[in-house]
Amino acid sequence: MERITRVSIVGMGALGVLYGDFFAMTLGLEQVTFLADRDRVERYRDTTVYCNGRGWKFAVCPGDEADPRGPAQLLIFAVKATALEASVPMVRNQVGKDTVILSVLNGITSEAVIGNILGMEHMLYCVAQGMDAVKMGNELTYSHMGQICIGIPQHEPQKEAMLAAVTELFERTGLPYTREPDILRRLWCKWMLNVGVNQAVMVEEGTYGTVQKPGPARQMMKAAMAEVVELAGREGIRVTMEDLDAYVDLIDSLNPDGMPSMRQDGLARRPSEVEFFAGTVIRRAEVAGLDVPVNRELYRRIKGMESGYPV
Ligand SMILES: NC(=O)C1=CN([C@@H]2O[C@H](COP(=O)(O)OP(=O)(O)OC[C@H]3O[C@@H](n4cnc5c(N)ncnc54)[C@H](OP(=O)(O)O)[C@@H]3O)[C@@H](O)[C@H]2O)C=CC1
Ligand SMILES: CC(C)(CO)C(=O)C(=O)O
Repeated sequence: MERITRVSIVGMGALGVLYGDFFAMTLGLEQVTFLADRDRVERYRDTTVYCNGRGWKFAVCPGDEADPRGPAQLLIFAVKATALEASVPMVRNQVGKDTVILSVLNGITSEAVIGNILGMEHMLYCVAQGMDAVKMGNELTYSHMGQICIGIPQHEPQKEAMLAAVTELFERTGLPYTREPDILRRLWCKWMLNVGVNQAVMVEEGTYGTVQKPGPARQMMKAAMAEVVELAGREGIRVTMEDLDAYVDLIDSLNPDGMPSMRQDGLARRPSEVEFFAGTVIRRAEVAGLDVPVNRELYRRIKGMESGYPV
């Protein structure tokens, strides 16, 4: 594997800009390319995006056009799950033999969706957590950058060289990361967090502060998370009530005025990732013969809110 010196990112939203800003500062602006459909390329032309006040004019290139420098070295997906279907096939031309793909999307399904189209052999598993990024218009602000938890499942030891190339990049640039011994468990733990905090803050139309104080919103968040603990047990993934408590501690450490990505979608009246949170819990619980009333209620309420958005 060659040393990674270039980064390509699909999705110039909160996480895309957070990592774009980081790699522009550490590798150089010219080493960062955003990939998008042609309408967005046109729309983003000459746009300056800001990250904690730093203004960037990133290169935004058509995803379906091969890069003259060669295939992507590290391709990061940072779109919402609702945009995967459109954006994954778009970047087929960017993938070469040594391309490593990371998905920073929340949820437990994006790696399989991307891998089924672009090749599972390119996928490393990761989770982005602990950030308090808020993007309004073209301005991103955050005070905690969070970290990337990264790893390979036990049955894929052949990906060790890919993982080493990515962790070498993270070491060289100082990107906070943890190498996870059981990455699938970590993916589920983070999903449990999102099923709780994203959906509870969404239905309460609040901020992290809403679920940090004792009361019905916090109880609902924890009850939705407890249903994921149950489901994980049925699927043979080790997620415990101690994990639940540790993730609630993480939520309690976030800026009370900040808000999860789903609430940011709610404020912008964009369809959220509810299908990938409560929707997925409900579908998998049905297969496992488990009742998940809290997630059913959250699903009903979020779908209800979204049905009122303008088309
Ligand atoms: N925000 C956060 O703090 C965290 C988010 N996550 C997860 O990371 C993922 C990304 O979230 P976030 O960054 O908040 O999402 P955002 O909605 O902020 O950004 C998504 C971006 O994808 C762009 N996009 C949509 N379709 C395409 C396409 N076809 N080609 C190129 N770009 C496209 C959108 O463009 P446009 O704006 O032009 O429509 C938008 O800028 C989600 O799964 C989220 O749950 C994980 C951890 C923390
Ligand atoms: C809750 C949070 C911020 C955790 O990092 C997140 O994953 C999101 O906003 O979707």
